[in-house]
Amino acid sequence: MLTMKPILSPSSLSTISPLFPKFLLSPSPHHTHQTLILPTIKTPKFPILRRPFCSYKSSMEALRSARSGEVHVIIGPMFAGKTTALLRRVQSESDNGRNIAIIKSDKDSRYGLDSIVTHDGAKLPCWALPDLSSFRQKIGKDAYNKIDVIGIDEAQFFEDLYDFCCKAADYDGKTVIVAGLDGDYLRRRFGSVLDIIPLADSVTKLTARCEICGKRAFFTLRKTTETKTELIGGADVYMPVCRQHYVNGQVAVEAARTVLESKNVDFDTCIEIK
Ligand SMILES: Nc1ncnc2c1ncn2[C@@H]1O[C@H](COP(=O)(O)OP(=O)(O)O)[C@@H](O)[C@H]1O
Ligand SMILES: Cc1cn([C@H]2C[C@H](O)[C@@H](COP(=O)(O)O)O2)c(=O)[nH]c1=O
Repeated sequence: MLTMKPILSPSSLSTISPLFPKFLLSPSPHHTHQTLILPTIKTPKFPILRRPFCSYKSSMEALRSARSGEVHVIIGPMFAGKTTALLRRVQSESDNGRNIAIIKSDKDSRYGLDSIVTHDGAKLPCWALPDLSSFRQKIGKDAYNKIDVIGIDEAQFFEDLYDFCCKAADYDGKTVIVAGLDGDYLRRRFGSVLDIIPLADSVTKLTARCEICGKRAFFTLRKTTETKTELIGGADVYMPVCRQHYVNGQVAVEAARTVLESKNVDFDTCIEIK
């Protein structure tokens, strides 16, 4: 189980000297108290230039190398452990003294909007946002500048994923760790997740266990006849499957849809797939 750092209440903020900010506050307006964050005295982001008359060019080079960011992408079907891997990596960065923030889409309110939660129940506080571009403004410029690592969960729901990762890593020197579905229930690209592969330092594709045969599962089967791409849900609506059981399952769902349509049944039906 993942552990969390101590909680800081909003009132304690005012006692912290602005010159030596000790913590970054995590954010959620849904928290009854402001939660988390992190360590204190940080290594300067900007290099200290020792030569008094350092040229503009070398200053810029030093500046760039001091703030080099990273993008790491974790993909796979549902239940593959993407959120678990994201939480572990972010927690480990936090343990190493780096300032972290986690963002998830506000579309997924299954476990509330103040935390990201794995299918096993491990969780960390997060910002739930409609888009990534609002993050900097929401958290404030000063707080944003102090963040070293940004975790993004449910990345398939963010249309501005590419621009955000590009800016955060290339220009702001952030380490961005992104977790999301590469494919939807029809195995088509989902949102902009695949678009950020060319930006990435690393890509990890995880697999789950096929719910039917126990083999490695690469795909997510939707068990209902609903056809819209975005449909929030868990094990009630989706199951991870291997290739063979994906194909079989799709045939079963299609057959059910045909029967329901022919009978003019207009409700969402969950298919029993064994
Ligand atoms: N069919 C399955 N295959 C693998 N893990 C499963 C399955 N069903 C439930 N789980 C649980 O889901 C956990 C992964 O949850 P999570 O990290 O939230 O996955 P993701 O973010 O990829 O949907 C696993 O550790 C496991 O305990
Ligand atoms: C396949 C698929 C999934 N979704 C939704 C269902 C869940 O709310 C999330 C995925 O969550 P997880 O952390 O990866 O378990 O995405 C969807 O809207 N459309 C789909 O095709």
